[in-house]
Amino acid sequence: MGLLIEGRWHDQWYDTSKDGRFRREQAQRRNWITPDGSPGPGDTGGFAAETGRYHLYVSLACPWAHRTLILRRLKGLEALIGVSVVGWLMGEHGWTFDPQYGSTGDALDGFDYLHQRYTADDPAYTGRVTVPLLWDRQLERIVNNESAEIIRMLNSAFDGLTGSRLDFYPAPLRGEIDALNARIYPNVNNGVYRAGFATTQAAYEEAFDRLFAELDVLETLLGERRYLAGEYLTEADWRLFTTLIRFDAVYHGHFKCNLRRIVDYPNLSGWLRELYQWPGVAGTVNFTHIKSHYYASHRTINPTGIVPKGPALDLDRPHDRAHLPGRGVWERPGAYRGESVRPAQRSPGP
Ligand SMILES: N[C@@H](CCC(=O)N[C@@H](CS)C(=O)NCC(=O)O)C(=O)O
Repeated sequence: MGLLIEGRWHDQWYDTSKDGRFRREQAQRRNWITPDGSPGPGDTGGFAAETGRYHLYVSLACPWAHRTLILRRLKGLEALIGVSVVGWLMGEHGWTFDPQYGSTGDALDGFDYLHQRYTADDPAYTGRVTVPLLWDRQLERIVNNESAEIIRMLNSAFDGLTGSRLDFYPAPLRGEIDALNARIYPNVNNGVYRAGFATTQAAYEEAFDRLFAELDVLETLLGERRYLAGEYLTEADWRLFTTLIRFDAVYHGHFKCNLRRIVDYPNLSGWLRELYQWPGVAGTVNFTHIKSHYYASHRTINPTGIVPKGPALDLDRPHDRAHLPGRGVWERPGAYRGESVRPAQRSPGP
């Protein structure tokens, strides 16, 4: 675990010396892939959606990277965007491509360490070396290393190539989705880390209380709604899913988030099982990477590195969510590639 300072790797743990609180560094590369390479929010453009041009670097342990893998799968992008998986052990060199820890290797350059990918972008890079990372093979640059933005790109930029109409961020639901994300990110997604990486009792308890207060709110919400934003499954669900799927196996014990387990919440656990059973999703969940990574890598909080054998999880059990009205994923209007628009869908002529 460490970071790059002016292109040189330094092995050091997070600095919580100010007040015991863990603070996550802002992602530094924020370019956008767009259908035609026109500028995205805050960039100058040049990143057009193309088959084979972009490559995704992920850890199967990481909840932020997991979001991008799910969107890649559900949006039918596996043949268009390649993936390299880092090993689950994050040790003195940070993320590595060591096959001993389940890495696929770096498919592009055969690098040993992920930090080499960052210095390939900028030989003087300063900052943490995180996954996910989206790489542009043509410009040899990092497009983006912020998962919240990568999933937005995957949701729409490649639709002209894939013909996918599935929309996990539909315009009419954006206000609702943004409001959910704004609460769930600090309290739950990052909240479990704020509890687990806290180095004072007060910082831990503050994160713990906010986390479980938010889970109570979400439990009530999911008693009324099939999905977080209502009848449609959206990105807000996938963003929460990647945290909650790790909760009982890791955060409950390793990060001391142990007031309750997800399995103790009837609505959250049913919702979690429905999402886990969503076609294609279980294949993106790897509990060997998840458990081994956290317990073996974070030696400051688990010095022996012993990985617990449990818990027994029963994610294939029926989800019991069908009593709530659900419409699945929103579909944008329009024709699939190669399919003509049916006359009934054309606007009436004069
Ligand atoms: N804001 C980033 C956060 C990514 C992140 O922190 N990833 C973790 C793995 S779960 C990481 O690579 N940490 C390495 C480090 O902090 O040194 C995102 O959501 O994409």
